Parts: sequence; structure tokens; C-alpha cells
Amino acid sequence: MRMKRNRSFCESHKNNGRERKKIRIMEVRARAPGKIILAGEHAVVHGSAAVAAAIDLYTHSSLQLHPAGEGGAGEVVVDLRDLDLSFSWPCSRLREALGESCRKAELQAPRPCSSEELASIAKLVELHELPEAKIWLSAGLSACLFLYTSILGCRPGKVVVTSDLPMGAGLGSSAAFSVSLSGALLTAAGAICAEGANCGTEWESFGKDDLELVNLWAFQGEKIIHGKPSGIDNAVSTYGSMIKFKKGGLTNLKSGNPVKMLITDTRVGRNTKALVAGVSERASRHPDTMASVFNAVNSISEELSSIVELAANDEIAITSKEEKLAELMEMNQGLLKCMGVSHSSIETVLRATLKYNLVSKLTGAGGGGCVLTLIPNILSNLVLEKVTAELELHGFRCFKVQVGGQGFQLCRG
Ligand SMILES: Nc1ncnc2c1ncn2[C@@H]1O[C@H](COP(=O)(O)OP(=O)(O)O)[C@@H](O)[C@H]1O
Ligand SMILES: C[C@@](O)(CCOP(=O)(O)O)CC(=O)O
Ligand SMILES: [Mg+2]
Repeated sequence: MRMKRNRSFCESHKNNGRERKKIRIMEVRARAPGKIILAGEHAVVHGSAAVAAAIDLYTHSSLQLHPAGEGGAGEVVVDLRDLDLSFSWPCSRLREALGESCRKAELQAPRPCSSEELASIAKLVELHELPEAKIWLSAGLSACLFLYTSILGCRPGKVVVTSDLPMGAGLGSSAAFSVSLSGALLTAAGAICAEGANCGTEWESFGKDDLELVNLWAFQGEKIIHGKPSGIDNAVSTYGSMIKFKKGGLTNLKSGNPVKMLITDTRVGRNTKALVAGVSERASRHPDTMASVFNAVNSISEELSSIVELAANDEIAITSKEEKLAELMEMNQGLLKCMGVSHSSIETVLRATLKYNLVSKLTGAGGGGCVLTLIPNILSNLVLEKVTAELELHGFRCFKVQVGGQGFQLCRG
């Protein structure tokens, strides 16, 4: 059971080491990273272990609270900067549509969005008549409205979101969005507090209890976007680093010498919710067979995580670690194909990289989106450039990322 805390949007800090002075923070900027899944996607939804790591591509959510106007006036504005889209809802309209559920929730006990509430939120989103080509945004906006009204109630404010992550490509943009937003809202509500002392420009981290609360709220957001998420994406985006995740339990993996991965975005759009549902349907058509597939994936993730830890403790050589990881990734890709989530664009990446003896697997929900290629330590830059050039000739986009970095952080201004 989490301890109840009663912090306000005012943050206290040390003054001359003695006095404590209250400062009112009017704006918070939060960031949460995207992720790669090294092993275990989809199977993790069905109880298998999976291994994921944060990457240095972030979603930023800034939040400004506005003074409540007379008679509850004012509006909630959501500004999606990269997409050049802005949405707003008068607070009175939110209150009218959401009624009871627009009341500030019990912050320490995140609650799921009921189906009635989700229907009301969907109607509020529909007021903006998103064009068919952008309809995929409605899930993100619904999650945003749910988190905002549950954490802050119907008080006026403005959320500005920007992201380095491609959306719907398997790098966990939905989780980074839910985590950064939940963290900014919870800070504004006074439910969590960054560990740094001063207002300034530094990114500050949070303690374990605060991160746990951010993670729980973000999971509720992910449920709106994904339908049936395992929780791995919001967990790795919240806590950062490299983790093994199984049935909600999380082990932090020490990874001394971080693995190097090339990410290729096939630019084939897809939707995690539909792919997760597709795997579940296949599992209900072939329960025993799919249980064996999930079980095999579980073993792959377990073995992969122990190799990462052995390498961190210098108990196996780096080349041996890379050979083992490559083989496990190759097997995992085969099983993902069995689940029906590979795609011709993914197979093209696998073939192109194999020509250079490099092993790849899809990451995230598959069906297009991103592919990981393990880059051995000894691979020359020249070869890496050649592979990248070849992949780009297919129209794919390649990027190199740092693996295993920071999770959710905040900057107060
Ligand atoms: N910055 C963002 N702003 C609004 N919605 C977002 C943002 N990032 C993600 N989303 C929501 O998440 C969805 C993509 O999530 P998903 O299909 O799980 O793929 P992934 O998490 O791999 O990027 C988008 O369609 C959108 O609804
Ligand atoms: C397919 C899955 O394992 C990962 C989905 O990741 P993404 O949304 O495609 O980045 C689903 C989940 O674990 O919730
Ligand atoms: Mg997602």
C-alpha cells in the first residue's frame, strides 16, 4: 500500500542550508524515453518473460496550469507540436460530459477508465472531427483526456507534447506519451516530487514510490491506446535502464557494456492494438500450439537476460555474449513469424542485414514498424555504413540509439 502524501504544486527547497522556502512552480516539463524490446514482445502479454531497454529518444510533455476562471470557466488545451495540431475543450463542456468521473480521482490509487467514461471521452475527441488519415490519434487524445481529468479534475491548463519517436512504429511512443503526461500531471497535482532541490534547467529524477505511481497511471493510459497491454512499455519508459519483465514483476538488468543496435524503421504503419488482438485470436484458435510458442519465447527471454547479466559481471567474453544474443534474437524472430506479426518489409530488412552476417528481429508489435539489428563490437564503421546505405535504398530509415538510459525525468521552470 502506498503512503498517502499531501504535497502541493508548491515545491520546497533549502535556503542557505537552514530555512525552507516555498516556490510556486507554474510549469513542469517532463520527458519519458521510448524503448526497444530485445526479446519477448507479444508473448509477454500472455505471461512470458520479456527483455526491454530504454533508448535515448524521448517524448516531452509540458504542462501549464491556468487560474480557474469565474464560474469554472477556462479550457483544457492539448497542443501536439510535431503534428501542428491543437485541441481544446471548455472546462464546462468536460464537466457536463464526464460528470462524476471528471472529479479528481484518488491519486494514490490509479483507476481504470470505465467503458461508459471512455465512450464519453471518445465523443469529446470526435468533436474535433479528426481527418480519416489522422484517426489513429484519437486513442492518444482519449488517453490524454482521461489522465488529465482523472489527475487534475476539470481545471484549465495547457499540455504541449513533442516527441523524437516515430508514432506507431514499435518504439513505444504510446508508453512514452502516457508516462511523460502522467508524470507532469502528478507533479502538478502535488502527488510526486522530483529529487532535485532547485528550479532550473537540469533533468531531475524521482524516487521509487513516485516512479511506481507514474507507472501505474501510465498503464491506465496505455490500456486506452493498446487495449490489452502487458505493461512492459510503460515500465521501461518509467524506470529506464534494461529490464526483464514478467507478469508485472520487474528485474533491473545490469548491463555493463551496453548492446549496440541499429534500428530500421520500415515506415510501414501499423497499430499495436490490432496486432495484439490478432495474436490473441490466433492463441484462442490454437491454444496448445501457441502456449508452446509463448513458452519457447519465455526461455529465450530468460536466457537472454542471464547472458546480459553474466556479461555485466565479466563472466563471459563480449564475442561470446554477442553470438548468443544473435542466435536468441534469430530464434525469437522465427517465433514472432509463427505468431503472425512479421511483414514483408521486416523480411526485407532481415535479408539485407544477413548479407553482412548481421542478425535482426522485429521490435514492438511488428506488422511493419521497426527492426533491430545487433551490431557486434568489432563491426567496422565502413560495414555499418554499407548496411545502412543498403537499407535506406529500400526507403527505410535507420538510426543508431543509446540503449539502457534514463527513465522518466522532470525539469521545472
Ligand atoms: N506524441 C503523441 N501525441 C499523441 N498521441 C500519441 C503520441 N505518441 C503516441 N500516441 C498515441 O499512440 C499511438 C501509437 O501507439 P502504438 O500503436 O502502441 O505504437 P508505438 O507505441 O509503438 O509507437 C498513436 O496512434 C497515438 O494514438
Ligand atoms: C506487442 C507488445 O508486447 C509491445 C508493443 O510495443 P509497441 O506499442 O509496438 O511499441 C504489447 C505489450 O507488451 O503490451
Ligand atoms: Mg505502444
